[in-house]
Amino acid sequence: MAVQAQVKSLGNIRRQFEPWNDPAERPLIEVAGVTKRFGTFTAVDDLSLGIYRREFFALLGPSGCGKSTLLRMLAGFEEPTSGDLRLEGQSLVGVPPHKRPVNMMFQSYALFPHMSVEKNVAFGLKQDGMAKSEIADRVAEMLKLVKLTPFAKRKPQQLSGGQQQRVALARSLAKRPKVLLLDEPLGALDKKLREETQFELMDLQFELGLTFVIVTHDQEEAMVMADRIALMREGRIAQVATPAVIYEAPVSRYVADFIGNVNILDATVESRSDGRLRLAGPGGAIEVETPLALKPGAKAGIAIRPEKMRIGRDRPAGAVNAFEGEIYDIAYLGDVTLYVVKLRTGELMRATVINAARGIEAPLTWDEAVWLSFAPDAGVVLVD
Ligand SMILES: Nc1ncnc2c1ncn2[C@@H]1O[C@H](COP(=O)(O)OP(=O)(O)OP(=O)(O)O)[C@@H](O)[C@H]1O
Repeated sequence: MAVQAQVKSLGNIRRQFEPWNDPAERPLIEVAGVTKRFGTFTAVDDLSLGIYRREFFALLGPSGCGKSTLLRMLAGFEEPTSGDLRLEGQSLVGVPPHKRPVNMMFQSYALFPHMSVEKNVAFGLKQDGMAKSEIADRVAEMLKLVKLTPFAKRKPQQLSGGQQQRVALARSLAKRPKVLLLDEPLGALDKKLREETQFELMDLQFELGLTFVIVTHDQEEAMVMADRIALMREGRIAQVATPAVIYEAPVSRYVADFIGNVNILDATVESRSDGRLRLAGPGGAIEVETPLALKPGAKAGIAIRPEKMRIGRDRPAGAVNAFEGEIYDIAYLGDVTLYVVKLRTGELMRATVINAARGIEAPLTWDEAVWLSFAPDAGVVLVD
């Protein structure tokens, strides 16, 4: 199936999926006040979180923020220092990894090099003492699922990186875990294969009706695949929300800055009326729509995504948020062009323009005087 058709079909069904907004739903996985210390270092800090059945959940954050430690505690490779982890209401604390209805897939895949694809997939089932005929059926089913049936007799090194990744996936799914934990599962694949595999993973997760928890430091990957993202910072959660909410309504500078590109203007509140805040910013007055009721004199950051910033040679008629500057840098990226504009006051701001037409007449060029502007509903007020 074409990738676009897949996305469309997923999107249509996915649109209704938001159990976290349903008070009658109970999370499948509950992380309740979990802390993990290594000596005096706190890797996970009093963290609470619910993950729902059939959810594709991403743990995202910079290196060292504790996301792998949290995943390893779900798998049973680490135990919490305090707090509880529950699956379907039952505590997992003290339950050894192989007795948990969860399975973990690692970045390195950890395939056995001397075993064929089918033996690799059968390995865990054999260890569990499953009957031979049943193993054969299950392995065949799994290889079909990941489209590797013709490769059953090959050794891992006779496969491409993407195929090896699918063997690892088939092996992790063979025991039919309720939850699959994936630690940077696509880390070893090149960009193009990664993108393809992202859609395959999403399809598979959806078809099987499984719950996936994925660890990644790649925000784009999390945005593409996850129903919800937990962005972590120093062992805590900075925000848990859908990709769209994380992107469009970040709760702090940290979140706004981590996901995508962002301009942040430091401003001081002057007044509030009609759902709008009026602030004094570096390049002049700023007006933004916000439910936040901040007092005059309060400091706030106004975040504006580069694609919501308009750029042009003339001051836009009627624009409330307009700033004069000159073009400081230009990055032509093919699909979009990124302009870095230096405001009169010295701040560097970014604006992206989609290259919808081939070739641009009289493109903006270096050192040219320009106006940047944005609509009052394009700015997000950040107090943290
Ligand atoms: N066994 C351990 N002993 C001591 N410190 C540890 C141990 N495991 C993890 N840590 C520390 O805990 C912190 C969180 O580690 P963790 O692996 O969870 O981070 P991460 O967010 O997954 O990062 P990365 O993306 O680099 O894997 C790190 O500072 C790490 O050094």
